[in-house]
Amino acid sequence: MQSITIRRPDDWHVHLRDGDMLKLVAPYTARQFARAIVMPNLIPPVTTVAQAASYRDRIVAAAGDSFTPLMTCYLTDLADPDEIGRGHVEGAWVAAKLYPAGATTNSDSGVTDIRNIHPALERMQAIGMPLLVHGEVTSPDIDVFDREAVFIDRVLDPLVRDFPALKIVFEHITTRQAAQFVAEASSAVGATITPQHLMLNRNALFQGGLRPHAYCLPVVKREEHRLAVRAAAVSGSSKFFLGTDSAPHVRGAKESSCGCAGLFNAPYALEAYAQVFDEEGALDRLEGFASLNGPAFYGLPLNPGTVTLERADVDVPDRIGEGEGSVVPYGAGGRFGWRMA
Ligand SMILES: NC(=O)N[C@@H](CC(=O)O)C(=O)O
Ligand SMILES: [Zn+2]
Ligand SMILES: [Zn+2]
Repeated sequence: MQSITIRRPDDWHVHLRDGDMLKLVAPYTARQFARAIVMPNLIPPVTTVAQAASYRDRIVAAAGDSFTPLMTCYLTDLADPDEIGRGHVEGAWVAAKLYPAGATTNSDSGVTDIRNIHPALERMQAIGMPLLVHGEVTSPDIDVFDREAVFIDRVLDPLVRDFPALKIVFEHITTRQAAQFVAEASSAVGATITPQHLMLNRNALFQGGLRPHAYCLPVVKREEHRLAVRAAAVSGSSKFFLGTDSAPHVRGAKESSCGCAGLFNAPYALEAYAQVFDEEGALDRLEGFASLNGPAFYGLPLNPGTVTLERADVDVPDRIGEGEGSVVPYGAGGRFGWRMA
């Protein structure tokens, strides 16, 4: 197959940031995707209807009005069921995000104990509002490579039993255990999968030296986990859908003695996914993963229009943006075997 045309896709997990970074990165997401679920981990986090509405306006100004941001609410220990429900009814946001406190970038205001958000979860379950989950425990005694698997046992499995009708997206899954948990769960549970977790194993962190541009959270895992996540993505199961987790940080913040977690993969995300599905002989399943499964899970209409990807090399630049504000894209200096036409 030399080219493939699919219904216009969406990105079900992206960080668009704010200010100059938003202006730099939003056009890349808007070029590839019709809609995106926008993560709320700004400083301060997006916790109110008013904050979500003004952030949405800044995104539309940066991305253009052919792109639809789908906003989310950041859950804290003080999450107010009335505000969350009101925002959903009024269309200010489509989902709420659980960051365990301390688990990842800008999660300091996150949830310290899942019981603190039970009232919010009751409300969300009642109104059909999805819960999006960064699924890692934070206890220092748990090995960083085990944090996702332990989260399933300690938090997610009990959560699914306590709230059987709550729609839950297990974000950016990275392990065999996560892929299996989602595959076996009810239809209320889905998962997003990033390009990097389909392409990299943990060797990438240490390839000839320390590689900050392969560092994201959850951290990339052993090869057996990459293969399990890949199998889930191309399985044809409607529980798995595209979520880039594009998470830009300026180059200086990545190439540092304490580098930030997150990869900026928005510029060539579709190219990366197409390459993976091609390698797996599953290009015929790319459309489901990229364009059909997400809308079905969220209960949103499919996008009009199509995008075409062609088999052709595309070289990834070393940097995007200028000077201090520049960002190193995922795949920098390398190439992908597919190109958006
Ligand atoms: N994925 C990351 O490594 N980083 C994300 C946060 C997140 O999605 O966990 C970020 O906001 O930088
Ligand atoms: Zn996360
Ligand atoms: Zn993320």
